[in-house]
Amino acid sequence: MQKIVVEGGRPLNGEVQISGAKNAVLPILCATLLADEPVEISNVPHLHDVVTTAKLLAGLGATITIDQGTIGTGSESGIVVDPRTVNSHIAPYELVKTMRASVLVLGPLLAKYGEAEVSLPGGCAIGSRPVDLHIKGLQALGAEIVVEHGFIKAKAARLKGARHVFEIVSVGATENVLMAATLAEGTTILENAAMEPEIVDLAECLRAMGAQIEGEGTPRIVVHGVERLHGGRHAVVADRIETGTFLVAAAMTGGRITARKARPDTMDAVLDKLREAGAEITCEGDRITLDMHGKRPKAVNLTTAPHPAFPTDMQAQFMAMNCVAEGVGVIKETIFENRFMHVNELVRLGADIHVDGHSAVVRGVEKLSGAPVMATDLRASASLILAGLVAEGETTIDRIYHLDRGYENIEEKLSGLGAKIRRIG
Ligand SMILES: CC(=O)N[C@H]1[C@@H](OP(=O)(O)OP(=O)(O)OC[C@H]2O[C@@H](n3ccc(=O)[nH]c3=O)[C@H](O)[C@@H]2O)O[C@H](CO)[C@@H](O)[C@@H]1O
Ligand SMILES: C=C(OP(=O)(O)O)C(=O)O
Repeated sequence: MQKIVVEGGRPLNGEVQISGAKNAVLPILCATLLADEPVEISNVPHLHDVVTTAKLLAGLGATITIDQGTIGTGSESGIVVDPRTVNSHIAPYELVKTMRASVLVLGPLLAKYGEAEVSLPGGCAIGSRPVDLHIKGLQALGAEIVVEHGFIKAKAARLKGARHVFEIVSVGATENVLMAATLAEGTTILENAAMEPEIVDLAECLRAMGAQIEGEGTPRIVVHGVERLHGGRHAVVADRIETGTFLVAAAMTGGRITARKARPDTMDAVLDKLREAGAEITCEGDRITLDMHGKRPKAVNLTTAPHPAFPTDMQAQFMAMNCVAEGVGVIKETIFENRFMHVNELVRLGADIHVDGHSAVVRGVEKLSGAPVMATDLRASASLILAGLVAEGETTIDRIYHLDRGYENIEEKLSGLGAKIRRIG
């Protein structure tokens, strides 16, 4: 099994190009199922989850063309999905269990073909992750849904627009119901919708395919259903979590980096916390420069919550920063019940962290010391790499397949910034 080895002690310096967002490209790929013609998606990151989604769509019969490196320059690539060949409406357990985003084919299949069978995604390391809100939202549009033998089985002659209030803010449920509503008869009003930039990006892609949507990025999304969606082109929004991960890496190492092709306007909460930690941050167009002027970061308190508040997907990385910061920081996780699995591994590197329910109290230490550690989930993996960048000696991170789900070429990108990091095995 592959591992990543990091040698700590070098401040990061230089420029890094940000990839398209994992959490935007996956729903967008699922949305292509709604169209009557090929849809071309560019700025697609090279990620394992993208490969899994392409396999899922191909398994449904869609024709997928992957166009690596020919759109634009650098690591960009494009995917063209031709949904005209779709001949199955079943998303099997084997694929859904490896990637929760697979559940996002439910809304599109149901709206376009009148039926869908999607395996229940089940729990995952960071928490239980139910899908009841997806089901309730689709039922509000008139779908008949039963859950049996581990599958969500949905049917509808044609979905009908309705007003639906989400009980709690859910990114995935908002995406599923938004996609389904584009082909429903009449108008759908979604209240208490998630406002994440990835939802805005999905809405922009749907609009490029002919959907009529207003209000994305606010808690009230209005969708006027149309008869059909045509083909279209869309470039995936920059990954704000990847951007944040590199900025935290620079802050922890006392470095100075510029993230290129980023979207600073999607990152207010993260940039504010980095400023609070003592970083000087300058945003110019799609470039974000962070300069620590060689200083040690100051510990920050934070609470994860739906956008525009602090994102749960940046919690582990900020925890790593607090481990070596000056002072004490309290981190509160409100989205997932079990998203502190990196704590024990950070403690193995010498961190001082005490977990009490949904809060972790992190006392900054002068230094961490390298050790073998194990990645438990995607952002936990990133936090261990960040800790390795400042730990004395070598940190070897096992189970990095989690990392490859969501970070494109992370070791090449960090090496380009001066880190000593390599993949072995
Ligand atoms: C609001 C939020 O920050 N969502 C995060 C969540 O999205 P993801 O779409 O995976 O999760 P949701 O936004 O749906 O979950 C938000 C909350 O709602 C609950 N829930 C969700 C669906 C459902 O049917 N029933 C239910 O009870 C979840 O358990 C959770 O406590 O994980 C992603 C991966 O880490 C992040 O990128 C998203 O930012
Ligand atoms: C946990 C994450 O992703 P997923 O919802 O695909 O598991 C993430 O992006 O941090």
